[in-house]
Amino acid sequence: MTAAIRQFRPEEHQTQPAPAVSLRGVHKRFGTRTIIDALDLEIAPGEFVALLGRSGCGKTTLLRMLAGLDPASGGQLSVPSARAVVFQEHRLMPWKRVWRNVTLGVRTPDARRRAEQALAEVGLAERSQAWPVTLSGGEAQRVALARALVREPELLLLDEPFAALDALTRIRMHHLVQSLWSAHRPAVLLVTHDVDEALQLADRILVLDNGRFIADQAIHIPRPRTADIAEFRALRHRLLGWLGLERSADAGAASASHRTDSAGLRLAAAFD
Ligand SMILES: Nc1ncnc2c1ncn2[C@@H]1O[C@H](COP(=O)(O)OP(=O)(O)OP(=O)(O)O)[C@@H](O)[C@H]1O
Repeated sequence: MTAAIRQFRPEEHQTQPAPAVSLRGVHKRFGTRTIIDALDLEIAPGEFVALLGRSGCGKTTLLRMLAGLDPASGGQLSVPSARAVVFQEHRLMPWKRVWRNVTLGVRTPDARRRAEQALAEVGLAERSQAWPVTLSGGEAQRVALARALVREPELLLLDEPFAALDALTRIRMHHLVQSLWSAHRPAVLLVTHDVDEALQLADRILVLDNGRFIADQAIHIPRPRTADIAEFRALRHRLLGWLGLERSADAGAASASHRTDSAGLRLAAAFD
């Protein structure tokens, strides 16, 4: 079976808002291995979804199919054409100034103005002329966010964009992503290993295991969310259970900082 990727056509969905993303029976195989197995998924316009799962369960594979970087092996994908991806590494071109990195692939006459505006939104207006090598890790990721933003995406795909950052920078990036999402309201799929990050940011958390979703959890906690909210802690416990990490969570009670378990899942500080 071949995969059908078709562009999203709003006029086909008159009665209720069409989903930003729709997957029906999507498969991905590498050789004889099935990595994504008959997956169904809908993401509503403006919905913030986090995707958790053990290392190697297929999160990036799914994201790359949604980004159009890899074809599905079968099933139907419907995604908006206006989409952008931010990866764990910033992927800036070192020989292009910051603003030129942001406008890469943008061919409109006002590309520079839009780049400057996007850089201002991520707090880097004054670094527009800088070379990427002069940026800190957090600044480079903010440029990567500006580069996504300038495309005015209906779907923003984030593949562990904060994983390589220090804890303080990561917290700042959470606030930034939250405010950019509130201002622009793209649908977001955030791939993360960080259960607390997912709980802080997402409307909904999916857990992938063996190529299938084993949990689809709506998060209704009002924002801003912190780990001292009882519901936050209850959901964390439930998510860690789905991830097979309940014992790790209990064992982490005395931990004072983030740590990573053998499955590659980052467990947040201050378990209770
Ligand atoms: N191009 C490829 N060819 C063959 N196998 C691949 C390819 N890309 C990914 N895989 C395999 O597919 C599986 C899922 O990989 P993927 O990167 O999607 O996992 P992940 O859940 O994102 O992992 P992590 O959390 O460690 O980043 C892995 O076993 C990986 O080795």
